[in-house]
Amino acid sequence: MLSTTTTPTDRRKAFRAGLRSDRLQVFPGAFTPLSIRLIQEKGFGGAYISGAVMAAELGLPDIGLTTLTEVAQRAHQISRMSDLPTLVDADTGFGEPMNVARTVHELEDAGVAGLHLEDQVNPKRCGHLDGKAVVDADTAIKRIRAAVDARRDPELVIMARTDIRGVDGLDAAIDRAKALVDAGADAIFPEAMATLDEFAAMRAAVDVPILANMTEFGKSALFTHAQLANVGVNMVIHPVSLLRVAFGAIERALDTLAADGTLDAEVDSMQTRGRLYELLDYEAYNAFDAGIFTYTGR
Ligand SMILES: C[C@](O)(C(=O)O)[C@H](CC(=O)O)C(=O)O
Ligand SMILES: [Mg+2]
Repeated sequence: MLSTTTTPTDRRKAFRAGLRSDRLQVFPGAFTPLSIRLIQEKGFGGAYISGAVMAAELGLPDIGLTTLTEVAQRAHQISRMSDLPTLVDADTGFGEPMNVARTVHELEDAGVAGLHLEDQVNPKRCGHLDGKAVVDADTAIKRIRAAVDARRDPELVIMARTDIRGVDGLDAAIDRAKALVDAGADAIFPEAMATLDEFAAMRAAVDVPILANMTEFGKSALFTHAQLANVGVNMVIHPVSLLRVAFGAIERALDTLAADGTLDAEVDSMQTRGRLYELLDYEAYNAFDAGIFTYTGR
């Protein structure tokens, strides 16, 4: 009821424990605070908060137009609605190293368990598009050092994402990842890896957990959890998937409504009012104040 039953530090510890375990950590993208309730109920180990989704929800492309304030607020709204650890996309950190430090404080205050910072130049692109550019190693290292030094809760996970694979190839990605680990990154997000062998090579090269991004319509094939676990990947995100699923359904429903003049044909595929109320834990609010809960339908 109302919000999480845990503290941010508890969730950060749980995230670290999951990353250290030999089980693949599966984080679907929670595109709303309500969706993280469902992700928790379905037994996933955590949830991802995507920058691409944040931008898309605002009707914007994912090219660094969202602000730190918007991202921190959304990260807070989502992180506070479950007991799951959340990993938030902090893009390029919203500026120079001092801005990165401020970003870490804001996101820490928002209650996330971890955040990732990438080495793209601004304005950034979706990691699975062509035409990306990355900053030099020195600049990328400074971003991670600034983040690590700024962290007040030592349990907060600072993950370094490198986009260099799509620009200069796998060897460059491995060199960059090693440098980012030396700079203090707790984990590595190698973006747009092409094959399982590339994940295996990254796994062998660094001694911190690595993440696989299974975003649809991107550069990586959609490997299964078993395939990723087999090559030693520690964590997988499905960042935009739930938004894509929801908007696929929304578009079909709008077509039906326009054609039929009624949504009758869609009702069977809708979440029922009863199921929604279950997710909201309506009944707990009733126990708190018996005057509130009056709904008895399906
Ligand atoms: C992971 C990602 O950074 C995101 O913002 O969710 C995106 C996902 C996408 O655009 O498909 C990315 O891979 O750059
Ligand atoms: Mg992103």
